Formats: sequence, C-alpha cells, structure tokens
Amino acid sequence: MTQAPICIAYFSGFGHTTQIAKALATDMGQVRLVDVDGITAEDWAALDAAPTLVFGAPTYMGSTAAKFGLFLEEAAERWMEQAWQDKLAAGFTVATHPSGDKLAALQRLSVFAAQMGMIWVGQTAIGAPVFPERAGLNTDGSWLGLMARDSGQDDGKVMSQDLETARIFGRRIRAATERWG
Ligand SMILES: Cc1cc2nc3c(=O)[nH]c(=O)nc-3n(C[C@H](O)[C@H](O)[C@H](O)COP(=O)(O)O)c2cc1C
Repeated sequence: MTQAPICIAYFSGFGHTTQIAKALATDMGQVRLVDVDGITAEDWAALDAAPTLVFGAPTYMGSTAAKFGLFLEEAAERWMEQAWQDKLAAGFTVATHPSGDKLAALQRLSVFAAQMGMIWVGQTAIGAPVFPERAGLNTDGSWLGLMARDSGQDDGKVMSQDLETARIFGRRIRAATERWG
C-alpha cells in the first residue's frame, strides 16, 4: 500500500467525531484514517512516515476525550528524539455546546504538537457575520482548529454546516501539505 501523506488520528465515542474526520478527508486526496481506539503497529508506522498528521477528539469535560489522551501519551515516546519534528499538524474537536470549552481541547492538541516540534496549521475560513453570504461556515469562529457541534438532538448527527467547514479545512490541510509537507 502506498504511504498516505496525511493521516487523521481520531477517537470517537458515539460517531460524531468520525463523521467530521471523514468529511475532512473528502478532498484530501490520499489520506489514512486512524481510529486510535484499536491503533495497530501498521497505523503507528503510517503516522511515523506521514508528513502531515491531523488530530481529532471529542471534547469531554472540557478537554480531549481520555482515550485520545492515551494515544497522545503513547506518542510521547517519540518526544525525546523529536521523531515527529517538522511534520505539519492540525486539529479538530466536536462537542454539544457552541462553546462547550472546545478551545481547551484544541489548545491541548496544539500544545502537544508544539512539544513534538510540529508545525501547526490553523483554519482560514471566515463566515458570517463578517461575510453574511457565508452563513454556516466556521460557525463557532475558531481559527486554532476546527470546532464542530453535534445536533444536540441525540440523533447521532453533527451540524450539517460543520461537514462543509470540515471539507474546506481538509482542502486547506492538503494545500499546506503540498506546499510544506
Ligand atoms: C463524558 C462526556 C463529557 C462531555 N463533555 C462535554 C463538554 O465539556 N462540552 C460539550 O459541549 N460537550 C460535552 N460532551 C458532549 C460530546 O462532546 C458530544 O456528544 C460529542 O458529539 C461526542 O462526540 P463523539 O460521538 O465523537 O464521541 C461530553 C460527552 C461525554 C460523553
């Protein structure tokens, strides 16, 4: 199998983060999705080889879900030799509330990337109210990374506009990989 230049490492307790991970991947070209809950040696090898890693976790109690934290701590074995240095990194999180303290989760992901010597890629999408015609784009106004929301209806869905924001962010990450990866 050809090595994917972009790997999306994510955890999802109830499927919402999985939906955003798949939307991100839509226009990324060659990409490998790695569900960290059941990560394999082959997955780790793909992460080690890819020039770009995207980290995604739901916000649980104001931070990244514990099972994603476990993955970050396992990856920290690579910290001492800075094995992931100069890879590109980006992040996303999903929660129920407009704030939901999602920023704290993105901060954890970006601080992890900084500790690993990675180069962080943020969002560039500007939506309403600055551009009223772009209502629905980046609705939470997050540039550190992608913030998405579930529908709040207990129907297993995420907000449909966040899927489009994710596709746009995916294209941004692909362009960054082609330029600097
Ligand atoms: C243990 C737990 C803690 C949560 N904490 C928060 C929170 O701090 N803020 C929030 O807005 N939503 C919170 N939620 C809601 C989840 O972030 C939300 O349901 C999300 O869509 C779950 O994504 P997943 O299906 O990928 O696990 C929490 C859910 C659980 C199970």
